[in-house]
Formats: sequence, structure tokens, C-alpha cells
Amino acid sequence: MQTKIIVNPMANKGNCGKRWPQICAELEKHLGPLASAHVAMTRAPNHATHLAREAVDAGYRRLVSVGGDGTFSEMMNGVIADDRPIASDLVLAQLPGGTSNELSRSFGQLSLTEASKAIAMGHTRDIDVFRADAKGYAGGQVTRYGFVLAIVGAAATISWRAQRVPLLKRLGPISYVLMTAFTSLTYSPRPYRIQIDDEAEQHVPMWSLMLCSFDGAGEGLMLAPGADPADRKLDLIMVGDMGRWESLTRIVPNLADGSYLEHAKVSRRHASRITIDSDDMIRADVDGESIGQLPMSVTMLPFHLKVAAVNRS
Ligand SMILES: Nc1ncnc2c1ncn2[C@@H]1O[C@H](COP(=O)(O)OP(=O)(O)OP(=O)(O)O)[C@@H](O)[C@H]1O
Repeated sequence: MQTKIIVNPMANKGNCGKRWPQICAELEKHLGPLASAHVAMTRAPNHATHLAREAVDAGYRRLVSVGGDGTFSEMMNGVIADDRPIASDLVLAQLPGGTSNELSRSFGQLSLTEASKAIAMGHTRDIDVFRADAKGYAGGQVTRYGFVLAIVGAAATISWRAQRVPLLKRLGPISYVLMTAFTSLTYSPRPYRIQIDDEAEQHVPMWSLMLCSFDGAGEGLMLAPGADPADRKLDLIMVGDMGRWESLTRIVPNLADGSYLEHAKVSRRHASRITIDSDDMIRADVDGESIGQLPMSVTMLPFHLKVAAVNRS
């Protein structure tokens, strides 16, 4: 199978580029020598999307991103068009070279060696993909394909602040801890209009809403314990009308083990199509990238993508 490697040299604050020779040597131990024609370096944000599309058009069927979650997500968005994969026999893989590499962890790959072995041995797993349409920050419609989670409200504001404030971004994971505390103390629940599958629209005040395909996300967060990333359903979690102190003391500390779900104002159910709107400005985030604001609709798509993953059985 022809393999294209897409490297983001700027991932992990430029460390990915510096470590590329070492990462390449590890990959070559398992895959054999890599000709330079099979490696492409990203030159700007979203370049991985174009490189992935070009690679599939040129006949590559296995695409490996070297970087963080953003690079993998950009690559994945390049291989889907009109709500379906642009080729039927694709395998995507990630080698951890970013800051948090949460996706690698979701695929069961904890190290560069494990990820390289999973690619070489051809172990894969199927994952669901959803489509999110929201209002972009420039005012137009944005469409993003995702596979881990879509979040709105307080959780999306935490993500947006942690990514946008340059000083905080340099702090890495600690920025999320600081912004979670700050946002909990300043963010008030807002009125939402929600339509789930074919049900009637609901009007509810909420602090945050999360649509999870995987069980975990972010820095060790267990948002939807037991969620199946290939069941063609999203776990819809609604965090209701929380007071500031209540969110800081009863929700935030219990995100790591999923016990926040026991709170009386938190609900969980399955959904495969949801439209969310509000008269207030509410941020929306897909797979860790702030894409814009409400209204947003999220739809599970009727296909699986194959990703290289460690075979634990
Ligand atoms: N050549 C480039 N110059 C500047 N930015 C780039 C370049 N190539 C890609 N990017 C951008 O780098 C950003 C960060 O990439 P990525 O998310 O992979 O790394 P990370 O943030 O370190 O890791 P993680 O998301 O796992 O925490 C992405 O938004 C991507 O668009």
C-alpha cells in the first residue's frame, strides 16, 4: 500500500520539525526506507488538508500525519468530500508529534514506537465521522468533519480562550486548567433551542453541551464513559442551568472520571442528528478547534473511516 507521510514541522511549538529525523528513523525501522517523494511538510495552517487530497488523487491509500490532533484533523478533512470518503480503501494514521496527541491515545497508541508498529502491522479500527455546520467567525457557513467531539457553550469557550491567548498557549496543558477555572467563575448558562433527531424542538437553559463519539477527550477527560466510536451514534451530554460555584466545584473536578454525569442537572443520551441555536452568541468547537458559533448542526455520517490502531486483543 502506497504511504504518504504529512509532517507538520510547527506542531508542539516547532519541536515536531526538530524531532522529524528521529521520528522518521523510528518509522523506517518498521516500514522500511522512506523515499523523500513520499514525505510532505506542511507550510501553513490547513495545508495538510490540501496535501491529503493531492495524495489520494495521486494514488496513495495510507496517509500518516506527523504532528498533533490539529494536523490529523486537517488531513482527515482532506479525504472527505460531499459527506463521503474520496476513496473507499483509505487508512489514516497519526504519529504523535504534537502537544497533547489526544487522538493517538484514543487509538490506543501511547508512544511513537507503538504507533509505528500499528501502521506497519496493518492493524486498523473503524471510526465514525460526523459533519458539523456552524456560523464561522467571518460570518459565512463553515463545515468541518470531526470524529472525536463537538462542543458548545462553556466548554467551547474554555477551548477557545486556551488556544487564542498567546501566553497561555505557550503554557500548554496548564492553559486549559487555568481557563477552566476562570470560565467556570465567569460563564453563565444561556438559553438554547435544540432539536434532536426527529423530535420537537426544546428550549432549555444550559451551561454547556457536548457531542462525543469517543469516551475521552482533552487532557485526560472522561466525558462519555463507555461511548462506542463506531456505533454511528453520538453521546449527547447536556450540562444544565449551573451556578458558577456549582460548575467549578461539582462539574469541573469530576470530568476526569466521568462522575460529573451523576449530577442531577447533567443528562446523557444518544443522538445522530442535532441542531443547536440560541439568541446569544455561543461558541462551537470541533475536535479541539474553535470553528465559530451557533447555530450549529451536527450529523453522523453513514460510513466508517479506518485508522491505524494498536490491536489489544
Ligand atoms: N507550516 C506551518 N506553519 C504554521 N502553522 C502550521 C503549519 N503547518 C500546520 N500548522 C498549524 O499548526 C497548528 C498546530 O498543529 P497540531 O494541532 O498538529 O499541533 P499541536 O497543537 O502542537 O498538538 P495538539 O493539537 O495535539 O495539542 C494547526 O492549527 C495547523 O494548522
